[in-house]
Amino acid sequence: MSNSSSPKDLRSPVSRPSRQEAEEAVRVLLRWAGEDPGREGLLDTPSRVARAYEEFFEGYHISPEELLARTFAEVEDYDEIVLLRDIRFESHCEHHMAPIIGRAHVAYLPRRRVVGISKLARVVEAYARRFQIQERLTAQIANTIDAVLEPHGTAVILEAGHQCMTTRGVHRPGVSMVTSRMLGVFRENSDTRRELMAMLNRPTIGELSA
Ligand SMILES: Nc1nc2c(ncn2[C@@H]2O[C@H](COP(=O)(O)OP(=O)(O)OP(=O)(O)O)[C@@H](O)[C@H]2O)c(=O)[nH]1
Ligand SMILES: [Zn+2]
Repeated sequence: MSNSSSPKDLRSPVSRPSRQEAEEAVRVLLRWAGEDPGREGLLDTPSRVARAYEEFFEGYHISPEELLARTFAEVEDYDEIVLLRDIRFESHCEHHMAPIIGRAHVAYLPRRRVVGISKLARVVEAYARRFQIQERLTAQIANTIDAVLEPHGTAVILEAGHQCMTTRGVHRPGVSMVTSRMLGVFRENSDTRRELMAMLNRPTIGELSA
């Protein structure tokens, strides 16, 4: 594979096992759970799991900073909050490798330049598709937007259910974890923070058209 077409590898500098080794690890786990990896229904499972991992953890190949590289300046000095809310995300907890499924709300107060809104959702995805704890995921999203766009402020709020708490361990379905990271004016100015909360509490498009 040529360098130009291979995806950028942004993982920590640990040696990556081969695909064959990854598939063997799945067979070991199947045996450990009490299964026979040789039975017909499980024969293709190791390769399916490897493919699923490529999808779940695609974020290690994506540079969130690069996603925010293109900005637009012709915005007539728009200087109010931009909020993208209810961005669904799927992640995996680094303690149990169990799914974390939730919604992110991402806001910033631009300084001269704005970014394409889909890029905010892509930044959420780039960090979510890694092994995470919710606090770090929240901070990484906010810190990156703040560092790259240099806005007046950045705010990120995440609400999520952790399957490590619902399907195992303490078994508490319906519990959600809420985390936030407020930077710049959102941290310093309570009026700006209140304005953001008011925007978040407005009816959604679905509710308006219902
Ligand atoms: N702060 C934080 N904790 C998390 C997150 N995801 C999972 N956890 C918690 O991480 C903790 C790990 O605790 P341990 O005692 O080491 O692991 P455990 O014995 O499997 O714990 P239980 O889940 O209580 O059975 C648990 O309390 C989880 O609920 C997260 O995103 N943030
Ligand atoms: Zn967990």
